[in-house]
Amino acid sequence: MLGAAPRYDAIVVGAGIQGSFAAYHLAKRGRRALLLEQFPLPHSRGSSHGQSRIIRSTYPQPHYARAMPECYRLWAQLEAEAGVQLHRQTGLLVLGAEGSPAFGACLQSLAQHGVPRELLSAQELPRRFPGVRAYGGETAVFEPTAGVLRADKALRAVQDLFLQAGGALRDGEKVVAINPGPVVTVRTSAGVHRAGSLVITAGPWTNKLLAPLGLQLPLQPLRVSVCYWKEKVPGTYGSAAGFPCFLSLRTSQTPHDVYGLPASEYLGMVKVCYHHGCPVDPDERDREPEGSALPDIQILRGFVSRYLPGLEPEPAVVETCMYTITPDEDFVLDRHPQFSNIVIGAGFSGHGFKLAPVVGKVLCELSLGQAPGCDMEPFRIQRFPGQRRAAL
Ligand SMILES: Cc1cc2nc3c(=O)[nH]c(=O)nc-3n(C[C@H](O)[C@H](O)[C@H](O)COP(=O)(O)OP(=O)(O)OC[C@H]3O[C@@H](n4cnc5c(N)ncnc54)[C@H](O)[C@@H]3O)c2cc1C
Ligand SMILES: O=C(O)[C@@H]1CCCC=N1
Repeated sequence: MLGAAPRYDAIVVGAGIQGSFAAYHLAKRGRRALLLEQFPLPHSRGSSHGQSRIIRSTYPQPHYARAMPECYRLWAQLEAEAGVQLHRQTGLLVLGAEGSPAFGACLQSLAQHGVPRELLSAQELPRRFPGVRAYGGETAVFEPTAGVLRADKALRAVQDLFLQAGGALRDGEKVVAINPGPVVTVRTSAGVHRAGSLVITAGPWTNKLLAPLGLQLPLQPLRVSVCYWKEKVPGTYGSAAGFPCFLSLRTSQTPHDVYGLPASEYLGMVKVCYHHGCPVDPDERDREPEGSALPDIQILRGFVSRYLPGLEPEPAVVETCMYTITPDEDFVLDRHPQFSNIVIGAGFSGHGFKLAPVVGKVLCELSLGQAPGCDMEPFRIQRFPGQRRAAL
């Protein structure tokens, strides 16, 4: 088969939200694209499953805040094309210690990007949002345009629109080997495919695919607990009662952010999670982490009893998801340093869902040899000093 013409312009490995959006943008541009997924779809083994994700413009880092208007526009376009409502506006409440650099950076970013906002003192907070108490005397800013994305419906919609645009999707087909070159050859559990370019969006499995390509990135997969907490009085923490999404910035007692979404998945239960987890091998995700109690759940119990007094301080449901974090929590969106037709989208660090329409567009442009319109510096592989390379 040496020298056979490639059947595809691009192959995308991994049908999570990032790979699905990359494939969608390729197909929308008339490219022959193949999207490969190791598990039968839909699945709950990666990072993109579940019913809800927060969408917000409050971002201390300017490169994400700048991308949000286009993200909102592309999400609305996807909703219109699919004829499905994917976004529910609930607002987002950000809690932070007055004068803390992180909270100051959020306020500055909201002002700089002209995002509507409302400042609330610790005293005003429980009057405006009766379910929330600023236990540590925090101040708050409310971003009314933020909300919830219906994650599983969004993933399905983008995959359906990819297929409608002429794309090919093969699930239950794991990529087992990649042979780089002007034509990239991909061997899977079911066959061999060739394309002019390859996009790797394999979430926590990314380094497993990159090792034989001589590259290891500082990506740490984490197993994350997704906790749901029961309302003491039914209805008090639903969006109908005006309860918003919230983000409580890290403190000495909660060394990572805590965030929550109004009750929707389970009747009368609010999703409140810790923005961190335990290191994990994605193929061993279901093995219990070492140690008797999960420290994240202990931290959340304390947070819920102090800040959300209308919830039972014991999680009623605990599910599992995975993050893939980078040292600076910025994404990797770049070409392989040696093989310029292999593009990598990884390290979404637990905050990539809302940005997927723009991430997918950037990955599509890189794979077509085009220069994306945004500043790519924060996303480059070269920002990691002494990046380890495996022998080829
Ligand atoms: C609990 C939780 C809450 C979150 N909350 C938010 C939020 O509120 N807002 C927000 O914006 N973001 C949030 N995120 C982050 C967001 O969900 C992720 O950044 C995003 O889903 C990452 O998508 P992905 O496509 O990179 O990864 P994945 O969804 O993991 O997709 C990678 C895919 O590649 C496939 N794959 C891997 N190896 C192979 C192979 N060899 N062959 C074929 N297929 C392969 C995998 O099976 C998988 O389907 C949250 C994440 C979690 C876990
Ligand atoms: O990205 C988001 O909005 C959520 C909430 C904050 C922590 C990570 N994910």
